[in-house]
Amino acid sequence: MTGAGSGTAAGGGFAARYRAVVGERGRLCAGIDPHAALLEQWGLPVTVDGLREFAQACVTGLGPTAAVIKPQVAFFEVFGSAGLAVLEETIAGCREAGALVLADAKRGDIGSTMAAYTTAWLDDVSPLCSDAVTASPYLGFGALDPALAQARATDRAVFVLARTSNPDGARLQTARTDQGRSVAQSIVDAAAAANADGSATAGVVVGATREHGLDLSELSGPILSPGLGAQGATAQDLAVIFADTADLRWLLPAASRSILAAGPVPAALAAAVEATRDEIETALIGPNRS
Ligand SMILES: O=C(O)c1cc(=O)[nH]c(=O)n1[C@@H]1O[C@H](COP(=O)(O)O)[C@@H](O)[C@H]1O
Repeated sequence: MTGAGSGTAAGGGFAARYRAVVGERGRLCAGIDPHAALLEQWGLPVTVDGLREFAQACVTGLGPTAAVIKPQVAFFEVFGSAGLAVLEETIAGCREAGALVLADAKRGDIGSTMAAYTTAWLDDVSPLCSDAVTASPYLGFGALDPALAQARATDRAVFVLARTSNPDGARLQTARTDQGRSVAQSIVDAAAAANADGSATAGVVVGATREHGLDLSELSGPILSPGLGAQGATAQDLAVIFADTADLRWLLPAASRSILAAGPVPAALAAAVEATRDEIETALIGPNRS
């Protein structure tokens, strides 16, 4: 096990692990979202056996190719405990193949419960242990402290929702706080403060589907940007939305359905990752400050 995702973290913060794998594989997070429609499109039954076959093809095709892999846990949870067992195998397989695994669980709760979520997703004792997890700050950024502390101690990361890709998020996320900043900007600023030690422990999620109105320049952590492909955003949109507002070295565009549509042959999934990544790099290379 020598990949970025393998084994227990060994110092240098998430920043070092992230830079290593993105430097090698390029800026792309490939999502594993086994929608029923995709299982059918791949000629698989919508059962846990179908889910397992789908996930195995993803591990083989995406695991050695994508820098970051983001299994959306909801699609595994619909199959109950058998689905979670497939998720465990998927996480382990992708990490063994050298990818960083970002579990898309969108957790967030009061401290004591958050501590249990933290153990589930960010602790080696758990069979679901990943390299990072998505989190919702709706109970307050401070409520995420247990996850951030564990991530910092083990060179992992927590990706906090700031400005999501769906239209419904705007009203809440662009509302002004008592300090005059938008709610989304206050999340970004809290994440930047958590990253002051250079660890890149706190990532943020900012959708690629529209202008975000954020200043991400001081974040010093990864910016997961979902919305490419199936939700309508393009690689060119990324350049427009992020070129003047973020350090593009931290930009991590994400796509699920548009990559998975290339399956079920693992080599075709790998080719879809490479094509999407090349498109992103071409679009970002002009304004890239790296
Ligand atoms: O946290 C996320 O990953 C996320 C945040 C967001 O703002 N929008 C968003 O679409 N996502 C996730 O990103 C994935 C998008 O999938 P596609 O639309 O198929 O590329 C889904 O798993 C969503 O749950």
